[in-house]
Amino acid sequence: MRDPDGLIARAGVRGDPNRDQHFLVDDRVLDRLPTYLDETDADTSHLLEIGGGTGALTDRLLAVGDEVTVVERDRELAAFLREEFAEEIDAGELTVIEGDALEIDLPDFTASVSNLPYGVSSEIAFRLFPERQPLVLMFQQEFAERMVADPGTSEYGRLSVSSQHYADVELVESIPKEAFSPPPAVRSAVVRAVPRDPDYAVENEAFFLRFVKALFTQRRKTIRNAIRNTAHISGLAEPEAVVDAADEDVLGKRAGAMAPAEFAALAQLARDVGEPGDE
Ligand SMILES: C[S@@+](CC[C@H](N)C(=O)[O-])C[C@H]1O[C@@H](n2cnc3c(N)ncnc32)[C@H](O)[C@@H]1O
Repeated sequence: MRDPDGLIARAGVRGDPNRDQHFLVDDRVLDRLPTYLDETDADTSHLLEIGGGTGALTDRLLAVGDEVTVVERDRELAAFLREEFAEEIDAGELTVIEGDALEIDLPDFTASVSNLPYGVSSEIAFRLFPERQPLVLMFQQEFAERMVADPGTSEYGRLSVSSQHYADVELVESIPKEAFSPPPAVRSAVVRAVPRDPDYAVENEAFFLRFVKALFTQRRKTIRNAIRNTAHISGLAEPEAVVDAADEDVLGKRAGAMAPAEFAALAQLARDVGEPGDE
């Protein structure tokens, strides 16, 4: 395996925190990341890495995947990756895409392992989730905790519901700052996300996510009042019809106590009777 410090030295760069560049330099962490795919039934024929940096993780992914695609926005780093991994590129094992992971067309990957750029980690995760492939992603610790939080905890919120709607999410490891160069301001955590077919139906995902977002803006209010107070966000023309049709049990709860399946059932009802308008 290539030595992470050697890669940084050859690239002649210093990670720039203003550009979300914190390179992993701890070999043990780097070695472990791809192994988190082992317990999923991930197909490793085409691995995607978002934010290649100097290629320390890319190198590990090449050892387990038949084919790897790495996306890197920084021009200098993308050029370095092409030079450093010229042999693997020639052999058809690696593709380097210079571009913004939020804008490019994603390839048809079978799993992703990525140390995400923190500034846009949420946006990238929610680009990857709908692809419904196993993911092993590094986030800031606090963000990861909110993703995996259970109903009834203070961390549970819109992020938890939307993540858990797409996948069974699990925080598999916390990573100290010293594992990176330069060290980020806060700890990091690795989340494994295994796609799930929800045991409930969501006919319109965009409305479901918007409705959940709306109700969590009033997390201290009962669902009854939250439905009424957030019609301008959810787009419901007839919030009162939803209140009339919903179960008393649900109306008396607060958003923080509602499981994803309960939100889904309520969203379905809201679509049926609440006239959500354009979706
Ligand atoms: C946290 S570093 C991880 C680097 C490397 N994978 C590692 O673990 O050492 C994130 C990388 O993402 C790149 N990056 C930042 N924003 C990006 C974006 N919008 N699209 C693609 N890459 C981005 C940065 O230049 C940086 O190299």
